[in-house]
Amino acid sequence: MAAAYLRVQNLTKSYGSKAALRGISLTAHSGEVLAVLGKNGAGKTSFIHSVLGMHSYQASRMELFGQNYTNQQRPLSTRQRLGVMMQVGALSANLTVAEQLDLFCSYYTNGASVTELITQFELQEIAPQRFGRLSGGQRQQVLLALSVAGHPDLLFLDEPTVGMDVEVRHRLWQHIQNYRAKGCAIVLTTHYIEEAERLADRVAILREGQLIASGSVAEVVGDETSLENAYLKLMQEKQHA
Ligand SMILES: Nc1ncnc2c1ncn2[C@@H]1O[C@H](COP(=O)(O)OP(=O)(O)OP(=O)(O)O)[C@@H](O)[C@H]1O
Repeated sequence: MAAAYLRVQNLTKSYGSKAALRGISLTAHSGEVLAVLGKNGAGKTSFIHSVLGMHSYQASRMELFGQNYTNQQRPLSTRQRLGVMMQVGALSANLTVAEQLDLFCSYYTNGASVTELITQFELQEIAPQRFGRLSGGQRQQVLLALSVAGHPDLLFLDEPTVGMDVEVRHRLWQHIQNYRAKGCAIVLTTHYIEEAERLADRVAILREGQLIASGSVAEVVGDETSLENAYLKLMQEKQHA
């Protein structure tokens, strides 16, 4: 069995009186893609932010690379092994793509070089351009390249293919598969269920902060013909429950 890089038990998160996560337990192993699915507001981003220690939360276990964390602190040695695809607004619009890459590569002791990322993600043409001048899809590509600047062992991709054209999306899928093959554990959130079916080894479905299904793709699909049908059925069942 591959090593569990992420083990979360009974995770609860509230924003004031609003409960965003209610007792979530999930595990992600080396060499697998875990897709976290759910409607807008289901709690996917809150899950990722809790794991990263970006806000307060309660959990009976929050284990990263075998180490349990009882507060929001994540030491540098752990952060060096994490990759996160950030939201567009988090980057300076004035830096060029090459400058952004250079900045990110400098954060990591065993990370990638700028040249490596430019070649791997085919960013040659846009490398001299300012980030703020890029199209939505180009920005997503740069954000993906930045997320792997540290050669992460655990990678969080929060809706990575939003705004990407079909060719770029296919290339991103290939990158995800390559990272998985290298032993990286990938936590992917997406609203494209067919994307999850194509990429994921395991699936977790959230609804109003609760885990309503989890398991291998085959287990969650069950007797349905696709993950999308299984997802829709689960959502309907829970609506009428
Ligand atoms: N900073 C915040 N303050 C108050 N409520 C918040 C905050 N962030 C999220 N929420 C609420 O928590 C719930 C879960 O939000 P979250 O962003 O985790 O959902 P999501 O599944 O990532 O949604 P989406 O698919 O739209 O990105 C929602 O009801 C949301 O309104």
